[in-house]
Amino acid sequence: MSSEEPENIWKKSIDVIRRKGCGKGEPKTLLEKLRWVTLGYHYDWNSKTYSPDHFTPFPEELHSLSHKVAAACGFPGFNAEAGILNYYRSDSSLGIHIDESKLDHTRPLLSFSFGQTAVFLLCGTKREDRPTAMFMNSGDIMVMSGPSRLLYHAVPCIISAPAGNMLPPCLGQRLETEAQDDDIIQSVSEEDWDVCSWYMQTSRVNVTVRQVLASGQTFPSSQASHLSTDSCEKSEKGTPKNKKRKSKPGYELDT
Ligand SMILES: O=C(O)CCC(=O)C(=O)O
Ligand SMILES: [Fe+2]
Repeated sequence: MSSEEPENIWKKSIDVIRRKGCGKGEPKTLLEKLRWVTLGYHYDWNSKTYSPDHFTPFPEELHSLSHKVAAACGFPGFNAEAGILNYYRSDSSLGIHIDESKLDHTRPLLSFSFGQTAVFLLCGTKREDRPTAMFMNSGDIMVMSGPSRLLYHAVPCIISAPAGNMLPPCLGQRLETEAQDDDIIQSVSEEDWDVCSWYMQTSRVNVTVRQVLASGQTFPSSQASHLSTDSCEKSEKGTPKNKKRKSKPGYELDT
């Protein structure tokens, strides 16, 4: 595990990126090493639980977007309570797993993808079931609900776009419109956008949003909800396969 502190990853990375342009051979910044972040009820990769004691407010904009998307898909009243952001570099993958919860499965799991394309394998209720492979492109939203909520799935590889064609048009340029108070999308400075755009040319960001508790449900008094994710493995080329995700911070070891 890296000894670097995970706070202020953006601030600690952007100056370095702007200065050196992250050429080959340069030490990686925290932003480039980042592999995942948890939101809301933070998932503990070691105990495989969510805890009411390990919670930070869920981002308002993502909550609102998730509520709207879920409602449009026939799930009114969706309450986004936990999120996992997965940051994929060109050699990243995510091992086969199921997003299982002992608390509530009736609510959908929403998945938003940005940047480079991934191959997504949707398997069955058993990990050895024959998978269906699909591309997950930038801007795609996947809703896992009903029986599909508990299917095994994996991301075996990222398919990086050829140079010169690395970003879809909507990610290639900064939004210049004046943001309204109730806008989900807020404006960003040109300098920050340059770094985002540079990062997304070689990365994929996936955000999964989950409702942890059914309406009216509370965490069991024994505490931990014992939500368990079965074998959530993430590996990089050159690291051992089946390496499990550790608890925060969300970096992979440099190999
Ligand atoms: O990156 C993806 O598309 C899938 C992410 C995922 O399965 C998860 O975070 O549980
Ligand atoms: Fe998953």
